[in-house]
Amino acid sequence: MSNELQPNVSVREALQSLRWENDALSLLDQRLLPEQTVYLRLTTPQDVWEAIRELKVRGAPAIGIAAAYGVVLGVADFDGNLSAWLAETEKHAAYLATSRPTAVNLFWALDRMKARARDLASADISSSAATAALLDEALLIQAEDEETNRRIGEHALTLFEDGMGVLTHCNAGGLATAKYGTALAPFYLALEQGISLKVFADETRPVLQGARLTAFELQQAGVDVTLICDNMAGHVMSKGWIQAVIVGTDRVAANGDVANKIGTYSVAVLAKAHGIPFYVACPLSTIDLSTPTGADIPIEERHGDEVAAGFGKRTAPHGVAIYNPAFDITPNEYVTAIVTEKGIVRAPYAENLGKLFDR
Ligand SMILES: CSC[C@H]1O[C@H](OP(=O)(O)O)[C@H](O)[C@@H]1O
Repeated sequence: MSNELQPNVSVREALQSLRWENDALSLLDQRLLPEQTVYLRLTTPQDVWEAIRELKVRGAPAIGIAAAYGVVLGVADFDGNLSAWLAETEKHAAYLATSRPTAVNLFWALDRMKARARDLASADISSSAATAALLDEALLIQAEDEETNRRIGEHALTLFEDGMGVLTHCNAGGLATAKYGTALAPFYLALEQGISLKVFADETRPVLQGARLTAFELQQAGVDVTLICDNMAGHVMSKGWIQAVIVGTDRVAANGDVANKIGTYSVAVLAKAHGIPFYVACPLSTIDLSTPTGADIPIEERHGDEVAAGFGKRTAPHGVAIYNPAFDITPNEYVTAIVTEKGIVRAPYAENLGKLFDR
C-alpha cells in the first residue's frame, strides 16, 4: 500500500499507530515507514512482544497501549474459573514486561491491566465477561492517551510564539502514541490555530525515527518541517534558527532527570550553551516517582546491526565493536520545563512533580 494519503486527511487521522479491530490488534509496522504503510494483525501476546522488541510499534505511550491489548489477546479464548483466568492475565503481563526496559509506560499500562484483572477476578462473572471488561480497560487507556496528548499540546503551545524555530529529536508524535503525540502535539495545534512554527527534526540515528517518522508525520500534516542530521543541531542553533527545543521522553525520574532517545542529552547541552529553552513533553504516566534519579533508569542496549547495517546497507566493517544504547539521560538541570496534561512543571522537580499527583 503506497503512502498516497487521501486529500484532506491528516496523518493523525490516516495513520493510527494501532487500533483494536475484529478481535485482534491492528498495528502499523513503523519499521516500513515512510515508504510503506502496512498494518499487521496481531493475535497473540507473542506477536505483541515481538512487535515492541523489534520497533514495529515504538514510543512510550504506544508501547504501553500495545502491551495492554497483548494481555487481552492472551485470555481472548480462555474458558475456565476466574482464579485461573487471573493467573493467565498475570503470566501474560509478566511476559510482555520483558519486551523493552526503559519506557515506563509499558509497566504503567501493564500494572493498570493487572489491577483491573484483580478487580474482575473477584466479581461474580464468567471468564469471557471478565475478558470483555479487560478489553474495555485497554480501549480506555488508548482513548485517554488521545485526550491527554491534546491537553499536552495546548499547554506546550503557550511556550511558543508565531514565527519561532523549534527543534525536536526522535519521534514523539502520533506514531509514538494513540494520536497527536506529546512533543509534536503543539505543532499540530499551532497549524490548526494559524500559528506559524518552523520545525527542525533531527534524523535521530541509528533507527532514524526523526527522518522516517517525524518528518513524515509533520510533512503529511502540512507542518513546516526541515530534516537535519543529528550533528547539525549545534550549527542551526548557532545560526539563530532555533528558539526552543521540545522532545518526548520514555521515563522521567522523581528528581526530573529525563530518559529519552540517544542524542537527547547532547541536544540539551547544546541548547543550554545557546541559551535556548529545552522542554520535555509527557503524560503523567511517563513520570516515575518510584525511580529516584536518572542513574536508576535502565537503559536499553540494542543490536549493533542497527548502527552498522541499518536498513540493510552495511556501513561499518564486520566484527567491529559497537555500542548501541537506545536512550540517554538528560540531568534535570538541563530541563527548562516538563509539559504534562495537567500543566507546565518547572524546577525544583523533586518537589513539583509530586504535586502533579496530589491534584
Ligand atoms: C512519546 S514517547 C517517544 C519516545 O520514544 C522513543 O523511543 P523509541 O522510538 O525507541 O520507542 C523516543 O525516545 C521518543 O522520544
